[in-house]
Amino acid sequence: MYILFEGIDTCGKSTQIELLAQKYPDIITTHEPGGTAFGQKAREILLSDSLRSKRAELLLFLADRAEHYEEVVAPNRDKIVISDRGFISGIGYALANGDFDFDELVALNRFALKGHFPDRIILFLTNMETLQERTSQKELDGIELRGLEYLLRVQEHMKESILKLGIPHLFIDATDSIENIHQSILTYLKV
Ligand SMILES: Nc1ncnc2c1ncn2[C@@H]1O[C@H](COP(=O)(O)OP(=O)(O)OP(=O)(O)O)[C@@H](O)[C@H]1O
Ligand SMILES: Cc1cn([C@H]2C[C@H](O)[C@@H](COP(=O)(O)O)O2)c(=O)[nH]c1=O
Repeated sequence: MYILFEGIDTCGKSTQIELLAQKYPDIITTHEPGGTAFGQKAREILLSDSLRSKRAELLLFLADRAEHYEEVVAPNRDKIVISDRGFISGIGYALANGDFDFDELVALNRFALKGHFPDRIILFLTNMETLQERTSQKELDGIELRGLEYLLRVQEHMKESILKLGIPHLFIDATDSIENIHQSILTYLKV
C-alpha cells in the first residue's frame, strides 16, 4: 500500500511519520524530493529556488518522482510505503506558481508514476497563525521564502485536487496536538 502524507511546509508531516516508524519498524518511510541518490541531487537544486523556468522546476520534480517510484515505491508495493510528500505537492505547488492546467498536471504525474497513484492520502491543514509560529522557528529554504500567503494558496490547491481526484483521504487539523493527530492517523490506517 502506497500512502502519501501531504501538506505545506511545517504542518507536521515528518513528526507524524517518525512516530509511526518508531511504532511499526516494518513500515517503509521515504520522501520527495530526495528519496533516491538522484533525488538528493535534484533536491539541492530545487530547494535553492534557482531555476528561472517554473516548467524546468516542474520537470525536475517529476523526474525525481519517476525515479522515486521506480526505485522505492514499485519494489515495495506489497508492504506499507509512507512517503513524506508526493504528487499532491507536485500539483499544489505548480498550480500556485501559475501558468499550469490541472488536467495537464494530472496527466504528467500519471506518466511519472506509471499510472499508479497512491492508495491513500493524509493531508495536514494548517492556518496562518500556526504557519507563522512554526516558520519563524526555522531557517527558510528558497521555496518557503515565496511567502506564507503563497503556502496557504498551495494548501487550498492540494485540498481541491484531492477532492477532484477522489482518492481515499483523511484531512487532519494540523493545529491539534501531536498525540491527538497520531491517534487519528492510527485509527484511519487501522494499524
Ligand atoms: N501538532 C503539532 N503541534 C505543535 N508543534 C508541532 C506539531 N507537529 C509538528 N510540530 C513542530 O512543527 C515543526 C515542523 O514539523 P515537521 O518538521 O514535522 O513538519 P513538516 O510538515 O514535515 O515540514 P516540512 O515540510 O517543512 O519539512 C517542528 O518543530 C515540529 O516539532
Ligand atoms: C514534492 C514537491 C515538493 N515541493 C516543495 C515543497 C517544499 O517546499 C519542498 C520540499 O521540502 P521538504 O522539506 O521536503 O518539505 O519542495 C514542490 O514544490 N513540488 C513538489 O512536487
